[in-house]
Amino acid sequence: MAASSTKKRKIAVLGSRSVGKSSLVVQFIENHFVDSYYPTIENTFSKVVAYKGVEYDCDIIDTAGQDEYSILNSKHAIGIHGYVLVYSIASRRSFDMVKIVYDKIIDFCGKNEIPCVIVGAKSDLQSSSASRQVQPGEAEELAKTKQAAWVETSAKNNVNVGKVFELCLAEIEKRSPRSQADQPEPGKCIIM
Ligand SMILES: Nc1nc2c(ncn2[C@@H]2O[C@H](COP(=O)(O)OP(=O)(O)OP(=O)(O)O)[C@@H](O)[C@H]2O)c(=O)[nH]1
Repeated sequence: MAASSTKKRKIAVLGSRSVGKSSLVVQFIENHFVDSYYPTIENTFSKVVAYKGVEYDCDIIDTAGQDEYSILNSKHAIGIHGYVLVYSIASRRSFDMVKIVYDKIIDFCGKNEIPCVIVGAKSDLQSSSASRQVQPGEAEELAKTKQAAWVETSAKNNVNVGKVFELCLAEIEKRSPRSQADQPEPGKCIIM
């Protein structure tokens, strides 16, 4: 059971259909790879994650795949601390979808930026050069313009899967009022 000092965090995983959202989450929570494809309606998983000496009780919401016409479900914006936006490195269309979903969240939340990790999934497919449709450089560039983190993963080979959620917690904490208050201005002292 989570300790009382554990921080509760809600993370939503969004992106086009079949990019590997569920596989990423299942690999993170259950440590195995799902080879078959079952379209998700919605699943919430829980896991306690220790990061930088703090325990985070994370609810991870694996959503149904979105397309250009999907309306952002308010459940995926209200009460959400951080976002994992997934594309497949083998699908340019899914990369374009990340920008669309990002803008929908920004519009819904009425903020300039959100705690977010952009994830290039299925990195194992890069071994066949014909499969890669999104270059790391352009994805990194997109992440920079959105003040988001970026990482490529392979749920199949369990590469960078845990890192996604660590980066997401880092993006959340960076913006949390408490952690900003924890950073004293240079030259100033804190009275305890
Ligand atoms: N090669 C490879 N295939 C993957 C990887 N991750 C997922 N897949 C495959 O891609 C297909 C879709 O994966 P899902 O995880 O179900 O995709 P999803 O984004 O959750 O799909 P929706 O529920 O429709 O939104 C499945 O056949 C997976 O086995 C990966 O890292 N590498």
